[in-house]
Amino acid sequence: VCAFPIHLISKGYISGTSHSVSVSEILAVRELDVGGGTNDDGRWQKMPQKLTEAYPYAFTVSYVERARQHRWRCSDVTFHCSDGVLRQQWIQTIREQLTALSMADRPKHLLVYINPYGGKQQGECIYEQKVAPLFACASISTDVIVTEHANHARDHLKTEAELKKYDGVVCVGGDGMFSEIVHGLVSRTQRDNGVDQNSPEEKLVPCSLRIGIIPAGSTDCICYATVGINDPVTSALHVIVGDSQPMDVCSVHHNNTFLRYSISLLGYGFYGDVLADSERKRWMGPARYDFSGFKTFLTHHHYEGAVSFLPATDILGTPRDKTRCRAGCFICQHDGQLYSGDSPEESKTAPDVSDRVGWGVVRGKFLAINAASMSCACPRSPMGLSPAAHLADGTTDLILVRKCSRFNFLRHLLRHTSKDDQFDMTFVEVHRVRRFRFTPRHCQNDSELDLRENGKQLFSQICRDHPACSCSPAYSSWNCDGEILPHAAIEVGVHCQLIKLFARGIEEQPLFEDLANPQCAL
Ligand SMILES: Nc1ncnc2c1ncn2[C@@H]1O[C@H](COP(=O)(O)OP(=O)(O)OP(=O)(O)O)[C@@H](O)[C@H]1O
Ligand SMILES: CCCCCCCCCCCCC/C=C/[C@@H](O)[C@H](CO)NC(=O)CCCCC
Ligand SMILES: [Ca+2]
Repeated sequence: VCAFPIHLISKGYISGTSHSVSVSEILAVRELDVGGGTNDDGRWQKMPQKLTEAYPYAFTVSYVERARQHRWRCSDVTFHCSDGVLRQQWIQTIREQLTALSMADRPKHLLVYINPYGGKQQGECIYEQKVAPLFACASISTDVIVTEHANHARDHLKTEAELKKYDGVVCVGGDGMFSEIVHGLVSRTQRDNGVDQNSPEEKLVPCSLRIGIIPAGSTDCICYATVGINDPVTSALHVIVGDSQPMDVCSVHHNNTFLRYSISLLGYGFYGDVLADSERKRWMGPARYDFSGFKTFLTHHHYEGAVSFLPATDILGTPRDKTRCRAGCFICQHDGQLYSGDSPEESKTAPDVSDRVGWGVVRGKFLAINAASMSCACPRSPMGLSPAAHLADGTTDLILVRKCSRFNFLRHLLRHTSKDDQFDMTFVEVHRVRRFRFTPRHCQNDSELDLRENGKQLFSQICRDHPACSCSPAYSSWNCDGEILPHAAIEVGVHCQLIKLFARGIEEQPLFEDLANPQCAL
């Protein structure tokens, strides 16, 4: 950055080496009042007296510094020089560059929703203490709404919010809060464009506003899998630098009626039962999932049904790949398609080969049926439910876990916490698909019983027939990104890159190793 008599003081050290920061990762620049000994935000600067006398003009650049485990931090670097005009030239030049970035990618005005009750109920505190000061430093203005009830954010976005005013929407909360934002934005976009969400075959219109997630929930799986860590400061910095990560969204229908969208996990059987049980224990906070997970594991229920699916055959990548979806992922840049990239013209005209390939059907008794549209990495499972899944390839990984012994199921579950392959087991199969349907065995096609009412009756009837039995209920529930669906028979389709996040995908770790050294010369 500096070739002139400007000396670098960083964290109190005078460095003889040069220090360069990519402009795209500068947050702000401001004059420093050397005489006063403090900078704009009042923090004390350690400066040797001799230096301040020789170089009385200074300015401070705030920039992104990488720390451990994908964490980003805001660092300051202060430059000193003897000439006030030179200092102004530097400040002006950097500001011009930042303005150019704002015109392109960086948000200037954001709509923020805070869930005060998510996770450990720290949402407001996290936002005020960790995020708002960074937004202010980067000159981002905000309209903040603290939600007053569930679906407040969703309904506000759907009907009231003046979206034209904003460059993005930020939610402070967990996966459930993010899901509200997605439902609000996607529904609003379809309505504004005259698209009927109830038609399962309908092509949905992508949302133009990006979404930022400041993690303050229990699982924070979307944040973890798109940034690499559930850390509020890191996420705020990704918003400020204007990152953009497209993401697939699944639409879920029952009998040609729209139910919900899913971005991470659709899980029937094990994950549905864990969620149903844990919802009754919200008071336990994030620990409810461990409690209900253990209980559900011991219960060991299986469910009968048929899964039919449309395999994604014309794609790059499989669920058993060793490569992972990372920042700048080649597969996601090409929408997961084999034909795009090398030959864009061919891709535009190539027929959708998958339409010609038939649907597969698997019938049986399942402990779990999971569809992971992304890895679903989270602190509980750092590689996720489907470690090789892609954020934006237009597919979901359908994982079928057949009935097996408790011991084998435990082995399967434990592999989610290590690098071992959870799919390399005889009772597990995984397919990368574009669409799928599930029909529970007891379902009478179109006249499926209402789960909440008649499902309970069916279960108690079966168990009355077998007193002291260990037989499973006829139905489980679908866990759709942490929400219970009201029907077991569903049809699911993936919409490639329907939304965008203020994220860039998980960065490869070695990048951090080089940049983390404060003395490094670039
Ligand atoms: N003011 C509110 N009062 C009650 N519920 C709310 C409020 N605002 C949002 N919600 C609902 O709270 C639910 C849970 O919120 P959130 O996702 O933030 O936390 P969590 O469930 O602890 O985390 P995770 O979804 O990561 O497991 C969401 O489904 C959301 O609809
Ligand atoms: C005996 C040891 C077994 C260890 C097994 C660990 C396996 C963990 C896999 C975790 C997958 C999480 C998928 C994320 C789902 C989210 O959309 C959803 C909303 O936040 N969370 C849950 O449903 C919460 C679901 C929590 C399940 C535990
Ligand atoms: Ca995907």
